[in-house]
Amino acid sequence: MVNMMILIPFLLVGLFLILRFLFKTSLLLILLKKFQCLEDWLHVHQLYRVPQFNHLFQENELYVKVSTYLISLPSLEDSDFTNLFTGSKSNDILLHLDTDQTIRDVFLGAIVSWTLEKSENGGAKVLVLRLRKNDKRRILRPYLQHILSVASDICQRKKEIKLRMNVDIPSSGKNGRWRSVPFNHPASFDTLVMDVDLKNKVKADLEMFLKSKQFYQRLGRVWKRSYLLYGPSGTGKSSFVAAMARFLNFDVYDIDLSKVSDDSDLKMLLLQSTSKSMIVVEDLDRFLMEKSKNVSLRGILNFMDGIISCCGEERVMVFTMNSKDEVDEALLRPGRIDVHIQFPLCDFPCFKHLANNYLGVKEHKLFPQLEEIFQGGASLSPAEIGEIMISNRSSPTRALKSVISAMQTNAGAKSRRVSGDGAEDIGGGEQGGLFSREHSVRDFRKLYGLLKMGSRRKDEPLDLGSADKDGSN
Ligand SMILES: Nc1ncnc2c1ncn2[C@@H]1O[C@H](COP(=O)(O)OP(=O)(O)OP(=O)(O)O)[C@@H](O)[C@H]1O
Ligand SMILES: [Mg+2]
Repeated sequence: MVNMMILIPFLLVGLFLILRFLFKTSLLLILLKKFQCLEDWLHVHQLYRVPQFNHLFQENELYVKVSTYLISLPSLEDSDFTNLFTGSKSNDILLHLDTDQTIRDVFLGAIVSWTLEKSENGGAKVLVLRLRKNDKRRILRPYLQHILSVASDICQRKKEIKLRMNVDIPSSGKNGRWRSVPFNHPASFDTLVMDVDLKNKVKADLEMFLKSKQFYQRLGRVWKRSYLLYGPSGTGKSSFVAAMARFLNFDVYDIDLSKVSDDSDLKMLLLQSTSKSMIVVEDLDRFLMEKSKNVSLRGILNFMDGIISCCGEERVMVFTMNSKDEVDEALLRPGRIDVHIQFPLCDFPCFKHLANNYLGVKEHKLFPQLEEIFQGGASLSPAEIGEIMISNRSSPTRALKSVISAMQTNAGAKSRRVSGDGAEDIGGGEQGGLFSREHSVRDFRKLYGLLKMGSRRKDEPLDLGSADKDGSN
């Protein structure tokens, strides 16, 4: 008994020292590996080769996707050695499999391994999948599907957005009609000054669209969503397009209708665009007002319906206009335009937001005066106010005074126009009538109040702030 009492502490200390030794020296890891090898040896395996190139020396898409998937596996970080590369951004570090390196993966409880090998005929590589024969029927197909979906998620997240612009037929040559450049527009939903609620509703609408493939398929509809952004110049429509593209991570196809030769050319352009893209037509109202144009209204309507969409879905179409008053009703009907978003001139809350962003000023003694002027009906666009603030950003007081004088000048000019012919003049332009201060305040209220997605009829367009034609709403 006494012997046992002495022996037990010795045994415990001994066990502790052995375990500590195993951990410190990685002997435990070596033993585990030996055990895994033994276990592997007891099973029959099947091998699948994924070569880098096909017999025509075209890159094998599956090879690219599997490589992308393997790079994302935590077991790559844990392997004994691996290659490190910088990524497309300077502070990115990427891990890559080395030749003859093997990494393990677990899927639905089955252990599989991948080895990168050199193919027999030279430099090309082959990825070899090894799995137990017992697991083959159960996991092979779902595992490959899983790899494809993870890889496409990763690609989508990492993708650099491209801006594609159509060139006219004589200069298109054999490179097709689209020229692309990296899309680096800095605008995002965070930098845009507009109602937070409205922004969130647009984001939710876009997110819902992305998840609705089955829904559109079941209804037999083309999987697309069309937005109309309308409002005076300088209210942020183009910036909003950029924010949407960044949010969706979609390429932007910016169609210049003046470079389209006829209706069928417009169809061709749509056919040559890819899925997961945004098709943008800016200033559509101005184009439609032009007397001689190559594309007919019917051509534009068909294009908006996406009836010729053969080779890609999941498209967001965006049209911008200064005003939708003169535009043919058929163009705006539900289904052609799903969501209408109005961009009003700057009111006092918008001005305060800009002052905070551009000048870092939250409160100022000139604010009460500015509020009064805003309520009096003078109005400038966010672009105009932003410009004044940028050029006077070294002195916030001077910037605010400049805004006051610009607004007073603007209001004076407007009242002179009104008294000139007895009616409010919208002729100067794009910023008249509908977008007068009075309307814009009312429209703004509707903008934030009207959006009741759930309660609207299925085929009604979503109107984020349009004034009803009879003004009754
Ligand atoms: N709501 C806004 N919030 C922040 N900045 C804005 C906003 N609206 C306009 N701006 C600024 O004004 C400039 C012009 O905006 P933008 O080009 O998006 O206007 P637009 O409505 O497309 O005008 P146009 O009808 O003339 O094409 C941009 O530099 C943008 O940063
Ligand atoms: Mg614009």
